[in-house]
Parts: sequence; structure tokens; C-alpha cells
Amino acid sequence: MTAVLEARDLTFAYRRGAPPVIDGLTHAFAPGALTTVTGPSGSGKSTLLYVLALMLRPTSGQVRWDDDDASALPDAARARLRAGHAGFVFQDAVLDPARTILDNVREAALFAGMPDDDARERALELCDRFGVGHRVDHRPGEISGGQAQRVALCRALLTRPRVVFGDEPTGNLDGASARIVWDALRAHARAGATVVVATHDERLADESDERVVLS
Ligand SMILES: Nc1ncnc2c1ncn2[C@@H]1O[C@H](COP(=O)(O)OP(=O)(O)OP(=O)(O)O)[C@@H](O)[C@H]1O
Repeated sequence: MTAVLEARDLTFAYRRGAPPVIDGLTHAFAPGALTTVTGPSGSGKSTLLYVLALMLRPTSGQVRWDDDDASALPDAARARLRAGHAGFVFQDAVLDPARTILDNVREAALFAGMPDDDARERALELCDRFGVGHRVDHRPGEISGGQAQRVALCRALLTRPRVVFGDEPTGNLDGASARIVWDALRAHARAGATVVVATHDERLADESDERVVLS
């Protein structure tokens, strides 16, 4: 099967002539699988996610999406691919404090061309599913950190993206909240998406379908 997302001899350095942070990585990230990226602090886990998500351009090699060299596309085309097909969950929820929970979740639809009514319905369904349905009219300052992270998860899954990136998505959470976020990401993978999660949590990494270990 064609991989949705593939790193091919991927190298990335933040500055010309600096030692590469990613050095010749080749890996096909299988659809239907949750792949964890692990490795010591500073080994390049976040950097790899940003390169795979087309936010940073490789120094050499390719990031292929659906068998095209997506990393070589112009900025606008890369941004369109990201907005249309990818979701993100970071260690901190990064919600807009001025907008309600519902509007924060619906934001993802704006850039993906999802009709407003569908977005609202799906946002409410996700908020209910992840236990923040009673908070949709509140602002981020009025909910807990664990709830905020579940809101970020709802936002990431809103458009049913084919690729989801998580950068330490459970890093700030207690065990129960971490489990909810992890299980949701795994379920999204089982539904066919390609899910790539950077984590320090070896116990969660042991449960992943595939692993990329950086050194
Ligand atoms: N914007 C940047 N400019 C220059 N160097 C950077 C930049 N961001 C990260 N680095 C360097 O790149 C290397 C990899 O950083 P990265 O954040 O990807 O690692 P990580 O494995 O995610 O680390 P951690 O587990 O601590 O979050 C580190 O040496 C870091 O100092």
C-alpha cells in the first residue's frame, strides 16, 4: 500500500553547515498506525514533526505525502495540504483565550473548507465525547489544563484529518487524561489515519503500533 506519509533520506539542519538534527531518516508512516517518535531530549523529535508536517523544509531528502514530494512544494501549497489534511496536538493546548471552547474547536474548519453546520455539529459531538460538552460556551481561562488539552484534541480531529501529529500531547496531563488523549489518537489511527506522536512516555510508546527512535 502507498504510504500517506514518508520520510525519504531526510536531513534537516537549522543552519547551513551546522550538524544535522535529522540525519538521513527513511521511514514510511503507515496509515492505520500510531507511530511514536522517541529519543532523548534534543534528539530532534519536535523538529522531525515540523518537517513531516511541512512547516520546515528539509535540508535534503524528501517528505512525501501520497507519493508526491510535498516538501518541495511552494509555501502556499504546503500550507493548503496541512490545513486540508492534518491535525495537530501540542503539549500545551494553545487555545485562543478570547473565544469560546466551541469556536476554538470550530476554527480548524475555516481553513479546511468544512461547511459551518457540519463543523458545529461535529465540534459538539467531539466535545461531548471527550467530556467538555458542558463547557462549550466557556472561555479557555475557565477550564482546567486537562480539559483544555481535550479541547485541543477535539480541534485536531474536527475535520477527520488523514494525518495527525502530536508533540508530547500527554506531557502535561495526569494519568487519566493522558489515557483519554492517547486512546483517542489511537482510535483515530485505527479508523485509517496516519498518526505520529513524539513522546517521552516509554509506557505509551510501548503500546504504539510502530516506533521511530532518534538518538
Ligand atoms: N529554532 C531552532 N533553531 C536552532 N536550533 C534549534 C531550534 N529548535 C530546536 N533546535 C535544536 O535542535 C535540536 C533538536 O531539538 P528538538 O526540539 O527537535 O528536540 P526534541 O527531541 O523534541 O527535544 P525535547 O525532548 O527536549 O522536546 C536541539 O539541539 C535544539 O537545541
